[in-house]
Amino acid sequence: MCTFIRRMRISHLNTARWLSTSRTNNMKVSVLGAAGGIGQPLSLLLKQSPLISHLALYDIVNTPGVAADLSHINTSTIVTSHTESPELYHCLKDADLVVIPAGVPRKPGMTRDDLFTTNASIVKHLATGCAEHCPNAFICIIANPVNSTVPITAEVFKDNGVYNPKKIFGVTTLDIVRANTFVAVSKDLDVNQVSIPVVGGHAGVTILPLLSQAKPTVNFSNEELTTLTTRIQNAGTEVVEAKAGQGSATLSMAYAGARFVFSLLRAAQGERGISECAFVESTVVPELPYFSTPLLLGKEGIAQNFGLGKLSDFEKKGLEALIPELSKNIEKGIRFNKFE
Ligand SMILES: NC(=O)C1=CN([C@@H]2O[C@H](COP(=O)(O)OP(=O)(O)OC[C@H]3O[C@@H](n4cnc5c(N)ncnc54)[C@H](O)[C@@H]3O)[C@@H](O)[C@H]2O)C=CC1
Ligand SMILES: O=C([O-])CC(=O)C(=O)O
Repeated sequence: MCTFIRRMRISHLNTARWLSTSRTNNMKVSVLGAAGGIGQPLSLLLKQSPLISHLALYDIVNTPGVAADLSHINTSTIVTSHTESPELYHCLKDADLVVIPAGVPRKPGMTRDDLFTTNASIVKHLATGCAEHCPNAFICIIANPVNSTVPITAEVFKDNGVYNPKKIFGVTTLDIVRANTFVAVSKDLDVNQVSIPVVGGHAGVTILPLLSQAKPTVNFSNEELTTLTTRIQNAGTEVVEAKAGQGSATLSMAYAGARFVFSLLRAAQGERGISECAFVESTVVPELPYFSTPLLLGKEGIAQNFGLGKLSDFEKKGLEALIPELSKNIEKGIRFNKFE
């Protein structure tokens, strides 16, 4: 029995039935790092989804309060709270999808790679819990540096003999959300109609927006291409500096994370034609074993990798430029798991 139900004495008449019925149209989603800057608003958005029957929240601090608060919202999603490592099992058992925003955020002057020292161990610990307790769940990694934490997670799953590359995703949706916004604003377009693929990784120059593939078709001058690409690549830093030491993007990330989770859940429940970019195991760029590209999502995760499509000369240069950095980040994640 999870501590939230035990300690808070909150009873839901139908809890047992909700938690034990067949999982079709009845998904359990676990949020690890649920009490953090991203975890709280992300959980709020997830609590509103009819796709989710059970929202299991795990953090090392403050989880009971966040769960009690969310549980008062009159939607049918049951919220449970789990703190401390032994309770990770209850949080993860029978999960269909796990989303991981646990880990420290940047302060001004730091790169995402500077977070590796702290976040690599946190992600390794949580990924180990997922591999042991819910090896078939979709795993969505938000914790930075995504370019390294995704390889760490994949290696943990391999070590446990449960690796399925179609189900492990680095969440890069915020890059797409930003690209759509910045292009719509600069070209005076309806943002709801704009769709820009963003490929590569999730840090600085490894973020490569494919503005030549913008929908609707948009013409950009060379100056606009450079300005927009640089802004999309540095948008995380823009927020870190604006927050001046109080963390990095949380609200826009919660929005982007919820969008990605809903896309995966809808595809898992059989809806067709759902596509998102994500950082996954890949053969698209031979030098890079992980890479983000647009993916068709299906019941079992990645149904098809759409690859890069036709690149402009500007984007070809961007791709060449990102390979050494992204390769280093990926290698660091793989090595961490082998030697730490
Ligand atoms: N993928 C992306 O596009 C983005 C990623 N991020 C990353 O997301 C991560 C979280 O950011 P914030 O929520 O702003 O940070 P935060 O510090 O506000 O929240 C992190 C939460 O993780 C929890 N935590 C730490 N160790 C844990 C463990 N072992 N098990 C469970 N929970 C643990 C903390 O208690 C805290 O509540 C950072 O690494 C940040 O860089 C942030 C924005 C965008
Ligand atoms: O910039 C950061 O550290 C957080 C992040 O990944 C983003 O906002 O894209």
